[in-house]
Amino acid sequence: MKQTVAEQIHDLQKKLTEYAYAYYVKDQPVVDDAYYDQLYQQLVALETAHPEYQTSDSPTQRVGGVVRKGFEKVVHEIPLYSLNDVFSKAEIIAFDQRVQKTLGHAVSYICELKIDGLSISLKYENGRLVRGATRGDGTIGENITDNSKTVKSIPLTLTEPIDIEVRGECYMPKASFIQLNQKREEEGLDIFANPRNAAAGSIRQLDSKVTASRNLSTFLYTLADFGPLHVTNQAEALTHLDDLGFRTNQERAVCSTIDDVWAYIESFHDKRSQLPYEIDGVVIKVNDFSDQNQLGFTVKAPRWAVAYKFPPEEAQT
Ligand SMILES: NC(=O)c1cnc(N)c2cc(Br)sc12
Repeated sequence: MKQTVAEQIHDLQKKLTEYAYAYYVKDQPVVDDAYYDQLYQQLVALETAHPEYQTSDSPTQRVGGVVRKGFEKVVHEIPLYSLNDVFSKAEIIAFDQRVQKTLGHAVSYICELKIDGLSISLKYENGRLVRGATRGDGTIGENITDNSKTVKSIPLTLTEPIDIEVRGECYMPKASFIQLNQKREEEGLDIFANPRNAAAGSIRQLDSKVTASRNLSTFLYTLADFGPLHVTNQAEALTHLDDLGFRTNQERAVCSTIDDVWAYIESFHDKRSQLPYEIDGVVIKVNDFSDQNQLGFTVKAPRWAVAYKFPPEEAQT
């Protein structure tokens, strides 16, 4: 039986959302670009002819159209923390000894790559993206909701209709950075010094069409407001982020000893230049959340995590 217009639109929205998830979140394209674009144009035509069926979470609603004079301020109810940096194995051992002394027992750590981008916070209500914000000073950030919607790896709708807030890094892949600077050089524009500056300049664009053109991506890594989720450790939290539809970094590893942590760090000293995104270190966190709560925070940073920093990579070619 012939589909109604509403059914056709819903079917296209569902297909395009699934295809975009596979491509931008899982890095596993299921259709080629030409077929995706063909369906996308069909959906734009149908939604334009029948706006009553256009929903705010349709894939067509990501494209920037807003040009702002500035960014509204956002207060982070749950402040974004910063990390204490360490630069040697000896400092990591000292960190582990402080942790064990405070807790009175040994712990497992989770190692995650430290992405060289711009920290963002994403707020969802009933599973819908309602706010995107920059870190700012950790307490006051900028409202970049329009620009966040143009970042294809940021889900407009989660797989569960829940209220949560998550944090992560918005970054520009190395290949996109090189392409962007080549284009800017041809146009006689200043080039960006590194992918981090390019990502920051792109997500903080007043014209969200420009943001949409910059091929930004994300890795989410913190459940700030867990909402209804019951999670006991960071490894589980990352699995929940995956299940909800977020893009997380798959290089993470749970390590039961500092020697395993150091082996992970050394392995990425070598692999770092092969990654399609820039990293500036490894974040080492106590994995268990009850241990994290017991360790708490200093004025600016958690006592349950440190950032091991790599030496700066050679200059951008
Ligand atoms: N995986 C993580 O926790 C992580 C990754 N990349 C980063 N730039 C940061 C910064 C903080 Br603060 S945490 C973190």
